[in-house]
Amino acid sequence: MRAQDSPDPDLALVTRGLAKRYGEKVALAGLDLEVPAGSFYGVVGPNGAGKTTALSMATGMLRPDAGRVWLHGVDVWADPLAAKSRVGVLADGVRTFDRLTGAQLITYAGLLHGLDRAVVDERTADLLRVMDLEDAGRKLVVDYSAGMTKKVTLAAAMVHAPDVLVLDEPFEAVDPVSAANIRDILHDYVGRGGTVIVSSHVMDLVQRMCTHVAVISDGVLRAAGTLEEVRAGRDLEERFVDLVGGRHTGEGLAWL
Ligand SMILES: Nc1ncnc2c1ncn2[C@@H]1O[C@H](COP(=O)(O)OP(=O)(O)OP(=O)(O)O)[C@@H](O)[C@H]1O
Repeated sequence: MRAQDSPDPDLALVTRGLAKRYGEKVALAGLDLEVPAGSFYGVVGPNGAGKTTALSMATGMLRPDAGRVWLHGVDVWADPLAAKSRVGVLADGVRTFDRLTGAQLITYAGLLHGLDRAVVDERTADLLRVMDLEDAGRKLVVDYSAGMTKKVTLAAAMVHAPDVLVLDEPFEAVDPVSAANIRDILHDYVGRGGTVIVSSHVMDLVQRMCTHVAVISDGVLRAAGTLEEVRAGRDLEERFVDLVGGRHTGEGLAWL
């Protein structure tokens, strides 16, 4: 491997020229991103911008048409097993094994990662407790609410103590108390050196939570850097609208 092929392993995630099209539709047009280790990195963009596509390719779940991805210096598509042991993924809208109980789902994820049964049992109990799912742990996931499902799949993504957590819309459908608890857990995790990459539509949340932000629209990276760099002295929501456009100033629904 040439020197320039191997990015700094201190960078949690590096993508170079990551591209994907679905038929005629260019979902991502060559994404170059660098996520420093220990950052809380927000990926924002309008509906259909390419966020889920980018995060799926970055975590080895969707094969790129072009480009490369490294997680802590490990080439995700050349060495998927090594890469996947270092990352925990909360995918958006992907079906889970919902005929398991919450406890079984987390246990199953831990065992798949090759952890010891005793370690998995201890971590499962801890995760159910911090996610407020202790009682629900004995119920089938198919009977969970949307927010409970989000929490249990987040727990399953964390059980192997990965270096990087990639979370697509982790707070969607989650109640405010649970969301605050999850934010605390993620902040502690970042404080201990972990990296969180999170996609969200909620600018206020991103502004309060993240150290870094990338703005994507129409499959193109519009801005990336520290929160302060991207905000450029403005409110993130205003900057976002400036960068991606799309506000309708003409007539609305006069008939309504
Ligand atoms: N499997 C697919 N087949 C065809 N087109 C797809 C597929 N997945 C995504 N797309 C298209 O690719 C583009 C990017 O979609 P993507 O889901 O990555 O956006 P997103 O930024 O995550 O959107 P949202 O915020 O609404 O979740 C969209 O135009 C979408 O319609």
